[in-house]
Amino acid sequence: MNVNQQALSRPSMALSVSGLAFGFPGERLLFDNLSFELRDGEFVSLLAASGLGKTTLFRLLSGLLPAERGTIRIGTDGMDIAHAARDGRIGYMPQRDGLMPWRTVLDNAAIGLELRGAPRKAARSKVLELLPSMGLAGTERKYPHELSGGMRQRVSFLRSLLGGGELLLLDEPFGALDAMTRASMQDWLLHAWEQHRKTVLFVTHDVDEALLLSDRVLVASRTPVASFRELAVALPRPRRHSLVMDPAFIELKRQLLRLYEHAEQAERNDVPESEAHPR
Ligand SMILES: Nc1ncnc2c1ncn2[C@@H]1O[C@H](COP(=O)(O)OP(=O)(O)OP(=O)(O)O)[C@@H](O)[C@H]1O
Repeated sequence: MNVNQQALSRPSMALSVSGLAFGFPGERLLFDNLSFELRDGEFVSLLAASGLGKTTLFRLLSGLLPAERGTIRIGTDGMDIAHAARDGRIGYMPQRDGLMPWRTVLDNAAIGLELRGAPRKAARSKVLELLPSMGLAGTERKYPHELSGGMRQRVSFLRSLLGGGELLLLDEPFGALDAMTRASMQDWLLHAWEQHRKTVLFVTHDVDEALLLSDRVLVASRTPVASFRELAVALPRPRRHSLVMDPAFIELKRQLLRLYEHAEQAERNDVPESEAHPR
């Protein structure tokens, strides 16, 4: 059974957003009556133009900002976001790695566990155990400035992973990397996700990246975001970067670009969302 089939045969929800509305004070709404769900164990990407509110959505989903209206529920038990955030059920990896420059790799990665109450020694030995599988063997005593951009992102990912959240929010983690490093980080993330199978919501501007990593891609076209258009990515797993050359991948890319173009066209012509969906 592949991962897509597993996700479908496990319909329990990891995230359930209903009727979400939010705008910054004095600004127009970014989200208006937005509803969507992530199934347990799914990898879903969100593809949207800059400034549409992706980072703001992540801040809402991680309980850092309160919604104006609507509900956000986490996990199969449907826990309210405020409680879930307090219980550390959401792992948020921001665009910049956010590592503390005065802490070593070992101590940066261990923070997630320490915040959950693990003794420092136990947290460190867990990190040491996982560093090789993250491609970070031998870096434990290094400081962030001694690492490459890709290595820093891996430490940041490990910290989020060890935070124990069942839902990982990854905000364009590879945006600042060069193309070659980005491709190898995508392979690395695919491998790490196959091992840990967390539910992931991943923000990216990159169509290839969204398709390569995801079970579904959500597309947003205009503010306020009232709904997402959606493309299911029924490509087999495990996947690796070389998949981008596959005819099935190229066909999905065509479909996704068309979905995106229709969305933009609808925005320019101010066509109602319901009429803008491509057939
Ligand atoms: N604290 C804030 N106060 C007021 N407006 C804000 C605040 N934070 C963000 N905004 C505005 O909200 C909108 C959405 O910002 P956000 O950072 O969520 O977009 P984004 O889609 O993540 O952008 P990008 O892809 O460029 O990172 C922008 O117009 C931004 O200027």
